[in-house]
Amino acid sequence: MENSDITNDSNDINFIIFMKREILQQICDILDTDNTWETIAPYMPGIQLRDVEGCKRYASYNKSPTMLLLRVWCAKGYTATHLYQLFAKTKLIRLMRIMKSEVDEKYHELEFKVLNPPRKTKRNVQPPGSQSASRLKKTESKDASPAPTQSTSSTTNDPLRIAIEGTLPVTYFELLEATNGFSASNVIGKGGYGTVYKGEMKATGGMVAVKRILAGNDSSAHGSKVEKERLRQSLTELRTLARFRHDNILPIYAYSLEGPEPCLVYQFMANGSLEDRLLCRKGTAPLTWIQRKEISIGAARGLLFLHSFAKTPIIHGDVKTANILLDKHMEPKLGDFGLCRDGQAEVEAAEKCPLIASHIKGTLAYLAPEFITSKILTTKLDVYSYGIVLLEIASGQRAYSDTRETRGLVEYCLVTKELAEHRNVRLREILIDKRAPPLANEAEESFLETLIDVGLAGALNDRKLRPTMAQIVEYLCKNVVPNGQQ
Ligand SMILES: Nc1ncnc2c1ncn2[C@@H]1O[C@H](COP(=O)(O)OP(=O)(O)OP(=O)(O)O)[C@@H](O)[C@H]1O
Repeated sequence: MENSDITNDSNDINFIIFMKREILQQICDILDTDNTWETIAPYMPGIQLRDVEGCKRYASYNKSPTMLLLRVWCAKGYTATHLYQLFAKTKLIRLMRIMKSEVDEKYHELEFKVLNPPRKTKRNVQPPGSQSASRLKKTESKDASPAPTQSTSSTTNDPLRIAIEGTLPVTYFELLEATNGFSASNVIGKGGYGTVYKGEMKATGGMVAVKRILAGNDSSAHGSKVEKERLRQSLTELRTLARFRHDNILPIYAYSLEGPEPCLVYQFMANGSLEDRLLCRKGTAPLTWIQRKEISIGAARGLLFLHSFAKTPIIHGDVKTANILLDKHMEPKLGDFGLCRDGQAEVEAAEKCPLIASHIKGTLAYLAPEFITSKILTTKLDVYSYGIVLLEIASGQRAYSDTRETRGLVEYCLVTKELAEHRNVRLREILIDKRAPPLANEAEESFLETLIDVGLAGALNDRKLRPTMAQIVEYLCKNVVPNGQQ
């Protein structure tokens, strides 16, 4: 079915499945009656004939075909606003009224436009397949265009959907097959928001990691808020990963939003997380110093890309060793983009109006002080967390430990530094990761020193004194110590 210019704000993430359950149910009840849903399907961009066939089959099992149709449309990136516009276009005023509370007020005048079309306009709502895209555009602009205040960008200009469209939608059933029915033996990790399974998928041609976002079984208002937040973060992750492809950013292969739980499918990272490898979990060998160097530089490059690729820098917001994943060649890739945000670079202008983020709640030990106290969000938030990561790579110590006398890692390094000065020994001699192989040569010795110095500079309390990611990449590649930053 053809594309139409149903439009939307690119930042609108009120996806159809986020709508209030009662409203969604009412819409389904009405559209299921006499198979009315079949009359709107031709107007839904992205809906294919096979989707319609699938909905018909679904109906034969006594299930709501409209619900499936809306889930499939939603999985292609369509929101409540799109649905509202669709109802305007197909003149389903009753349905527009039912869901009015789900869309921004600026769209409400669509109802008036539908009821009072310009007098000379011929009836012009025809299935998109029956006319050219340009004609369709023309007729829509007369009949059911969005409010004038709305951007005139068309579907094809909507970055959110372009991003999602570049990623393969897969069915929940395919994921069940790939993961052996989400079997316990396929579990490779658990995070705050879901379980990650190893799987094999024909569609993507090999091993994948499937993150199955926990569906809450708490039906209270709080439970549904938590569930909505989980979905919001999954979609943020999907949108960001689909938009930014880089050697050091975890590739997203596919997604499924139409099953009981949303799932995201990533490249399988055979060597797990940096956290696991530093702790030698599952009996793995300690990382060599060459591997540590390559991992540090690769992860820094991934962050630099995020901070500098787009017009507005992207702030990861949850940089930590658990979110740096290692592929079979030990190449690091940044993962877990659920908290990432468009944000400010550390420039003077940004200082005047720092962006306040209420959502970022990355792991405390990695969080910069200005964020904890004032919720100030700049790229230096990631620099701070990355500084902690470097100190972990150098020392093998955890970012925070209850059993260590000095619990925070920065404080631990500073105390150790004083001790080294007191004993008149080099800091690296007492801070070095005891699990790591001995330093083999001068180059390795000096790289360890660089790791510690850059780590401490990155984790400085004053964010203006922290280096940028561009500087950090340079320091690590050239093996030089930041000047006067400690
Ligand atoms: N693409 C992947 N390939 C291999 N293993 C992965 C992949 N993605 C995640 N994992 C494993 O699954 C674990 C859980 O990942 P997940 O992103 O859900 O949580 P987390 O980052 O550890 O925690 P949280 O999301 O709560 O911050 C990771 O620590 C890692 O060991």
